[in-house]
Amino acid sequence: MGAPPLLQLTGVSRVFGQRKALAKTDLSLSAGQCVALLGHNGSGKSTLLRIAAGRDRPTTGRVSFDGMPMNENDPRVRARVAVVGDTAACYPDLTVREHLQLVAVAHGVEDAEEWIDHILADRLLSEHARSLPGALSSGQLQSLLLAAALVRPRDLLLLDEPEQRLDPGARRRLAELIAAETESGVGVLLVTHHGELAAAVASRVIVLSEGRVVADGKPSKVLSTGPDGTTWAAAAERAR
Ligand SMILES: Nc1ncnc2c1ncn2[C@@H]1O[C@H](COP(=O)(O)OP(=O)(O)OP(=O)(O)O)[C@@H](O)[C@H]1O
Repeated sequence: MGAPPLLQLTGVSRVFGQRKALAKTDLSLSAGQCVALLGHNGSGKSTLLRIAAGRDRPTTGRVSFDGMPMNENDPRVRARVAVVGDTAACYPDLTVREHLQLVAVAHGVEDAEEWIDHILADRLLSEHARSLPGALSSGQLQSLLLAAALVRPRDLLLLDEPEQRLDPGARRRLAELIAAETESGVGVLLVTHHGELAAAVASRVIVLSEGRVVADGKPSKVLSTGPDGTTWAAAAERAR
């Protein structure tokens, strides 16, 4: 038998009260693969990503990471799964460098200072290393969240709209970063509103509408303009 997929969701759904946020969905992600999730606001993308991260439990179905049940309380899972969520979680009284030191120490990173210098330079944060989060621009804060995911080891990277607040140059560097991650064997699940970013980095694109998968395939197919001139976004709107 071959190795299990890095991440596997089987029959996963999520209901909040009366609201069906996610209909039964299957998803499989291999090491070194990037899958992008697109869809309008409220279509269920973050719900799916939170379940994939083990941060929320599905109403039905199961999630496994490298053959083990996905559970963020399991240290074996936490050591290998990095998440950049949709809310900025920072300590107001720790500098940019101190945030990265904290994450590096928690994950047992050796020679952390040199590595932190590298990550700060890579995310264009070197001159803000001594700044507190309150003194950062929103784009710089987003770069800090990405840097915190990069400073630690990972086999799976879960990104919820990482392009938020980034300017075009920073978005280009984000695309390069995701490409470098997959090249080094990391599996990436990317929630995004940016079709161009998805086309640049993903080998598979899934479009959600009202919690249902309405398109699934290669970016060239899913993100191309339809025969009637519509784009994926218009098709997803129509499916509502
Ligand atoms: N904790 C919750 N309690 C109740 N309803 C929720 C909860 N989380 C999400 N929902 C609902 O589930 C649906 C899907 O939300 P979700 O955040 O997954 O959408 P999304 O596709 O990520 O949207 P966006 O692009 O705006 O981030 C929405 O209708 C939302 O209101």
